[in-house]
Amino acid sequence: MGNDDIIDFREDLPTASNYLRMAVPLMVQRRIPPTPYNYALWYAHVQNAHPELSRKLLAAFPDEDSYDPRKSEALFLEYFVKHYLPQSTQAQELIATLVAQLAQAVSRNLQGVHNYGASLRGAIEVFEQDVDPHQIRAMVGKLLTETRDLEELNQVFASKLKAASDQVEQLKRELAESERRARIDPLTKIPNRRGFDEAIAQALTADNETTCLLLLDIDYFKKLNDTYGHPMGDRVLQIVGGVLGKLQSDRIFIARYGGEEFAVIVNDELEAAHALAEQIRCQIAALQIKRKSTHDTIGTITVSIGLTRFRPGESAETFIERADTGLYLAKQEGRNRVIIA
Ligand SMILES: Nc1nc2c(ncn2[C@@H]2O[C@H](COP(=O)(O)OP(=O)(O)OP(=O)(O)O)[C@@H](O)[C@H]2O)c(=O)[nH]1
Repeated sequence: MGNDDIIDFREDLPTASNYLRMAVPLMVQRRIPPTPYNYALWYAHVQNAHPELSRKLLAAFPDEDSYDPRKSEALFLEYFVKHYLPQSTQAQELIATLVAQLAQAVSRNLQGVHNYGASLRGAIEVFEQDVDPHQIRAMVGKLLTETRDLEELNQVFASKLKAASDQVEQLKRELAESERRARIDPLTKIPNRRGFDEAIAQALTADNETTCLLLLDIDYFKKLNDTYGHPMGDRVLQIVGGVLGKLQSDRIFIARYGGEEFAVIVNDELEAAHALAEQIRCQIAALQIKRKSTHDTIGTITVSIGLTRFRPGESAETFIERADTGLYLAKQEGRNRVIIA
């Protein structure tokens, strides 16, 4: 199936149908929902496109109770999306060019050293014989010229190495930047759902004794959009994101969870997380947001917050669901409040 990293789907219809016939029963046995992600993964598995993917897929979904959409998504990202990121293609091309340039420079340098060695050997042979001084002078002159040539070659080689290492550094910076961008919400400039998923997984493995979660939703946001327009809605999201962004610290991770919903992971006791939730609620309710065109203040913005504390042993999903229940109750009980679930 070509090289190890790239999976492609270029079969003709009968072969493709055959693969699908093989993939579907495997998915049915494991009760895997027939989403495009899952089809792609199981199709690639029966295609035997990537043994490592097959191994991970079978380990992740061994039976009918093991399905977890996040695992599917992670595998899909790893084996399909990452390979096709333009950034990564550019990076691969650049690295290939650098390696080719360096190989060329190394081979030129080796040839230079080889020639120089041959000249030295020739000179020693000449000096071992009885030779006249003219011949010696000519030989020393030749050696001097070749020494200079070799020095030049070495300088070219060193500057090529330096250029290559500069380019690799630049590449590393660009890749780190694109990795960072993939975890940032472009509208609010705070971490996005992907950043949140990673942060919560990390928080729960690192210290699950004192992790709390706040899910926060702007009240009547649809009405705000309908009354003042979508761009004003976007601005409110940016302002709320800005208020939350300022709280980011070693103990507090904030993210735009989706739409008009935000999440705050607090590595602290429930009491401290509750105080923080109240602080956020009051700070947002006190905002004076003006319309840019008329400078009129739009009505108060409030948020409802669901708060919960992690219970050791439970999954991240259950933890999040409980915070969501708190949020639901906060909306039910009249909004603009914090409910601990
Ligand atoms: N402007 C803007 N609106 C968004 C964005 N993402 C989601 N929305 C809107 O957010 C609104 C969410 O509305 P609902 O889920 O009905 O809830 P709500 O109006 O906030 O009411 P409650 O949550 O019940 O208080 C929808 O109208 C979405 O279109 C966004 O990025 N920008």
